Amino acid sequence: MYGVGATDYSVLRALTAPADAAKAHKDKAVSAEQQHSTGDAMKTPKSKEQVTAPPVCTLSYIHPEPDSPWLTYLAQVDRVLPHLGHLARWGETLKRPKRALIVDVPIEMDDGSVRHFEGYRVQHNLSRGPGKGGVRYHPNVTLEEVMALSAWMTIKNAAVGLPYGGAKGGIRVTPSELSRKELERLTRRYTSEIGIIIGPQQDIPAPDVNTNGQIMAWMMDTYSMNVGATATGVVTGKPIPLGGSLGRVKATGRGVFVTGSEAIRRLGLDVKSLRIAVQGFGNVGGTAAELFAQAGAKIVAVQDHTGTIIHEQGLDVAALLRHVSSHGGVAGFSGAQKADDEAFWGVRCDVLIPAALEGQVTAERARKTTAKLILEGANGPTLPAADDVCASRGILVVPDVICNAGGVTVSYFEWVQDFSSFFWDEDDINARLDKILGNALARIWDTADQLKISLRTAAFVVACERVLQAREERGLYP
Ligand SMILES: NC(=O)C1=CN([C@@H]2O[C@H](COP(=O)(O)OP(=O)(O)OC[C@H]3O[C@@H](n4cnc5c(N)ncnc54)[C@H](O)[C@@H]3O)[C@@H](O)[C@H]2O)C=CC1
Ligand SMILES: O=C(O)CCC(=O)C(=O)O
Repeated sequence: MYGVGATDYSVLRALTAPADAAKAHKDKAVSAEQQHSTGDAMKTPKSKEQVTAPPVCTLSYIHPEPDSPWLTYLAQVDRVLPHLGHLARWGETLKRPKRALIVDVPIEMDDGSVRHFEGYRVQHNLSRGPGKGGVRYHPNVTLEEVMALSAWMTIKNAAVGLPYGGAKGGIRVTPSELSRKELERLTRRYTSEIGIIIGPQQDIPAPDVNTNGQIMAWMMDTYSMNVGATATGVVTGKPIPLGGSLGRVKATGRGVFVTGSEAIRRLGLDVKSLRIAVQGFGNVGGTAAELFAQAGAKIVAVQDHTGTIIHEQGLDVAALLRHVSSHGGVAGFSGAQKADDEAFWGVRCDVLIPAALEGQVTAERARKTTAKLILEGANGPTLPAADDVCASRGILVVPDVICNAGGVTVSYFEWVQDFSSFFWDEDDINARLDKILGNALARIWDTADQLKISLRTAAFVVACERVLQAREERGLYP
């Protein structure tokens, strides 16, 4: 499954190997360091990837703060443009969402009052197919965050070769403050409001932070009532009886495990000897931790919105999953020591899995971590300055747009199964998932080796070529 062509991985190995091995690779390591960039321009030469100017957002309707997800995305685009050849003339396309819908979502609360919530659906790019991407319920959701998340979906879907553009949605809400009935009203009203731009052939939502199969069921039902026919293909991540796919719930975490295992293999590491720290213990982080623990790794630290826990000898992940499911978070778990939140980043580990929110791996935290490998379960967890620190410290980053692509890949399977009304078994789904992710990662890794760039920029090269090629071939005029 992980079979790949003969590739020179010695540069990456040298960047992550102990000092003596790195010395043996001195020449290559020096050249790689030049290519792989660093945050400290005084000590090391500028890399091909390092952009001299901070990214500029030319859109009048958002005013991003420094380190905002949209600026992170723009910085990533600036790093790929020099590698796009003639397609770079279409580069501005990547820096603007095609369509952004802001909706007012009024609902009647259980006490009879009326509250209004801000909702969004952004379609960043539709050149390669319908929009595809999740829906987030979180109090910090903003237009520009959803723009960034939708743009990463464009890149992710193209990097994996799925026939989709990129989209994302969200509501600015603290869902834990709503009753189940209020949550249902919120979801149904939001679905009706964005109903003018979603549809099985237009844009297909799915779960993201704080949304799940039940929310997808309400979305599917609302959309279906509005169009007058059952439209299972309008959302993915649905419960199985409503046209959901086996394997979707665990697919994102499984993808982190599959791509992470391949990176571990290429680095010459043994999973059984690895210590792993995981931030975010929800759908993605919980599943990734479970699979790595089953493979023999020690999960030594977990952080979520309720706190940080550490266990030097390795946590009992199955027990922690049960605790989180009954208590809503890791806080209070009896099988570990409670720790200070910032201590999480300095915990002794080999692999770090950020699987919570954007912007968590700052330059300072990248300097602090002992990890050799970062597996991005979350979208946009690493700031560009932290990417530079990782490169200069020899920390390999498997970027979000391939690492967490397992979820949307099985969403694609769900959509295909819904259209054909023919459902596959779970072994079939997992085998197809592993193959697609393995092939996509191999292509990205080859590109990184050839161009001497990071895996993130390589993933962007593969994806942006596909997106802009489609843009060019379709042309601009009706
Ligand atoms: N659900 C999916 O299929 C996919 C999710 N992702 C990304 O993975 C990440 C996690 O998503 P899910 O696991 O689905 O969400 P979830 O809602 O199941 O879990 C989120 C986790 O993050 C933790 N968290 C929230 N705020 C935090 C904070 N300030 N500090 C530490 N932990 C915090 C929560 O406690 C929870 O454990 C997000 O970035 C999401 O966009 C990416 C691809 C697909
Ligand atoms: O399953 C999907 O369609 C999208 C999942 C998602 O939101 C993501 O990959 O970030």
